[in-house]
Order: sequence, then C-alpha cells, then structure tokens
Amino acid sequence: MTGGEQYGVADVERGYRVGPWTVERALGSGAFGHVYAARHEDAAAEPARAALKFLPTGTHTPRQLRHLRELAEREVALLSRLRSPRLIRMHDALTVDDPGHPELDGATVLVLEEARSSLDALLTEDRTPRSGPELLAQVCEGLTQLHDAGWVHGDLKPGNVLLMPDGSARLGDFNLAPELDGTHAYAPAFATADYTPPELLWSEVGERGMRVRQTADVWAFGVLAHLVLTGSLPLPGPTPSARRDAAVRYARGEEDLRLSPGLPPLWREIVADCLARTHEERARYGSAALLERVTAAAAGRPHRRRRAPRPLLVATAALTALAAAGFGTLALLPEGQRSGPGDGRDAGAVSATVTGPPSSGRTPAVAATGWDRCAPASVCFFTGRGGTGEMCAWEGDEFNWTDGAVRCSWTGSRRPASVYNNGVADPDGYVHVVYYAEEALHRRLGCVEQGERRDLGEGAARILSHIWAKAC
Ligand SMILES: Nc1ncnc2c1ncn2[C@@H]1O[C@H](COP(=O)(O)OP(=O)(O)OP(=O)(O)O)[C@@H](O)[C@H]1O
Repeated sequence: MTGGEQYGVADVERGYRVGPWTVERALGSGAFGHVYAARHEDAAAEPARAALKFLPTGTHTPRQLRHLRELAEREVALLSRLRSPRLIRMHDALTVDDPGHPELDGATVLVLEEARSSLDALLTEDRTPRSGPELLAQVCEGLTQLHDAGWVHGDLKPGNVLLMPDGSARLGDFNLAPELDGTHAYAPAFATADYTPPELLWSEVGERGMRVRQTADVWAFGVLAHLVLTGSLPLPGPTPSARRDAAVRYARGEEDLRLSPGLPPLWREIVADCLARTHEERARYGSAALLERVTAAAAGRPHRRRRAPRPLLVATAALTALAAAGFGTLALLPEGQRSGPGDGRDAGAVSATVTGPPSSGRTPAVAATGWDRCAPASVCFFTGRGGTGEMCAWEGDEFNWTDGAVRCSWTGSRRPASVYNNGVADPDGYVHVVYYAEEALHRRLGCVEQGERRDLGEGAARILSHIWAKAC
C-alpha cells in the first residue's frame, strides 16, 4: 500500500476485505476519498456488488482529523436519511478495524450502489454528448430532491454526477453537503472554484464553516449545463484562477456574461438565470421551477410559462358559434373574407386570435381589420404588409409553426410580410418575440419588441418558429 493524497486514505489493494466485502479494483478517487468496486462474500446477497468509498482517517494533525471526521459524518448523515431516486444510495457504513494497517485502521467505508462511470468520464470521451440534455434534467431532479429535503449539495460538478448501468444520472459525493439551518447551511470551505458562485468566492469562513445557500447549487448547475451543452465553461480564462477573477468582475457588473453561441436557444435563458449575478436573482427560481424549465428544454420544447390568462374557452366557444353559423375559421383568411365550415384550416391559431378578452372592449374579429385582428397577449404574423392578408397568431408557448397545437398553415408556401407583437405585461418579463428561419428555434432572423408593428421587408425569409423572450 502506498500513501494517498493530502487528505486521501492509503490505496487499498485488490482482495482487501472490509466486513463481507472484497475489493476488486479502483473506480476513482477525489480530494477526500478513494472508491473501489467490491463484491459481497455471498454471491446471492442483495446487493452482491457495491462501490466502497474509503474516507480518510489516521495520519493527520488533530485539526485535520476533526475536519475529516466531519466530512465522513456529513456524508453518512445525508445518505442514511435521504433516499431519492436521483441520489446515489448507501447500503451500509462500516469502520475498518485493522490495527495491522494503521493508515486504514478506523477509516469510514461507505457501501454505495455501484455506478458504471461518471459524467466527468463521459465528457472526456465526448465533449457534448447527445444524452446531455436528458442527463441535465436528471441532475436537476436530484438537486430538487436534495433541496426539498432541506440540504445543499455544495460540490456539484461532473465528477459528482454518477452514471448508472442504464445510463441514467444520480448525484453522488455528499461530504460537503450541509443541511439547512433556516435559510443557510454551513459547509467546509472546499467547493470547486469553477462551480462556486461569486458571492462565495470572497465569503468569510466562520467558526461553523462557510455560509452557503441552495442558490449555490443553482449556479453550479448553470456551469455544468453550459459545459455539457457546449463543451466549454461559461466564464473565460485559461486557468481556474483566471476564471475566478472573471466571475468576480462579472458579479461586480464590470463584465457581462458571454454565453457560448453554441448554447442551444432553449437553454440560453435557463443557463443565464442560473448564472445570475446575485443570490437574490437566482433565488427567484426555486429548484422546482428550475426543474420544470429544464425538463421542458430537455424534451425540446420551451417551458410553458404562465402567461396572462385569456378566455380561450370563450374564444373557442365564440368561434364554434361562428363556424356553426357558417363563418368558418377566420384568422387564416385574407382580411375581411370568410370561408365555409370544414375547410380544413387551422382552428388552433384561430382560437387564439379572433376574440379578444371581453374586458378589452374590442369588437369581434369579424369586424376587425389589419393589425387590429391581433388580440392582446398575442404575436401575429401576416402575409401582407401593414398587417394585411392572412394572419397566424399565437399567445401561448407553442413555438414551431408546422406542428403542435397551434399551426400556421400558409407558412409552407408563403413568407410573412409583417408582424405585430401585441404582447401584454408578463410576470416573468417574457414580452418580446424572437423569430427563427427553422423549426425548434434554429437560425435566428430577428426580434419584435412588445407593442411593435413592423413590415418585414421584401426579402423576409420563411419563419418556422418563434419564442417569447425577456430581451430582444
Ligand atoms: N458509487 C460509485 N460508483 C462508482 N464510482 C464511484 C462511486 N462513487 C464515486 N465514484 C468514483 O470515484 C470518484 C471520487 O468519488 P467522490 O467524488 O465521491 O470522492 P471525493 O473524494 O469526495 O471527491 P471530491 O474531490 O469530488 O470531493 C468519482 O469521481 C467517481 O469516478
């Protein structure tokens, strides 16, 4: 056996026995522990295999010893109290009783379910894995489970995201994870610089440790998401200390955050919100809200924000009555014209278009012309200039023009010639509209601000998707 790293335990040889477990091979090591694959002496035992994490003890100064004991206790406390699908499970915690090996004697050994690999290893093979979005959703689920139970992870990074034999992700490594005490928790000052939020980079470490909050994990998740989706860290600089300085300049408002252009549009606002400058800004999104947004982005659809409610039922009912009376679907028709019922045109766009809220005092769309056909809270695109011709309108979060509940049937053959953003105030500030030449928000063409009416020019390209945005 040889000595470990600064805080590590001694390396453990193949065949070493702890309780019923026999060490087979090394799986990985971190700043504090070495992890080994092991098999149970009873092949029929459940589980028959496990990962043994040896946490250090032994040859350290009393201060280091106390500190190391705390790390082990923290991880055991969390793992024995929390059982959630996205957190790695602990089957048992053992203590090595081996006076013949003083460097191991007394070490705490966590008997964990065995992962196949880690996100760190996956990113070494493939900088932007196809499974990235799905893994991020699972990581976010793990964080939410941890946060809901009142803990902070405190060291979220690729090495601490474990990949199971079925390819799914679970969070591991909880020796820095503190339990909340009110709004804060106290952790040892040992987080990884690239994943540490700016406010903790200059935070003081008191008697009880560093005061951390769950928004520290939200920042770390933003860094992780940027890395997994683009292959690069969000803050510039060739070394961790250069990136830490960049984080400080950013937090002071001296620099803007420049996210990689390779970051998919659906993820940009999520990552930007996770990497908001201050704890307060990040706290606006609890982890449950973050999970909703991340799950939607991982599924390739924008998050359905709660936009100002509109009486869609009323609109639809009014439309049904109009259709029954022979007026047909109106919004897709040239201005001022009607079609017969059952002409196969898109009713989804109509229901969001023809009828304004009763409180708006607008006349029904049958009488409306031009821009006025565009109901409040909607964005409307027209085949003619100045809001003339056929119109497609959306008020919700449907973003593809050729699939989903609201479709624009003429977009295959014609380009929009004008647009009106009749957006209303939105609690989250999503009032502008960015539009794209391709489905799924690819190839940005332009942006129309709240209240803006505009001709799109002769050469306007086809538009196939759009999204409500906080800024143009
Ligand atoms: N349950 C497990 N199954 C398989 N491999 C594991 C398991 N737990 C940890 N590992 C591997 O061992 C490495 C180190 O584990 P872990 O991160 O828990 O140790 P640590 O010393 O606390 O690390 P850190 O430096 O992140 O604090 C991980 O990156 C992973 O590769």
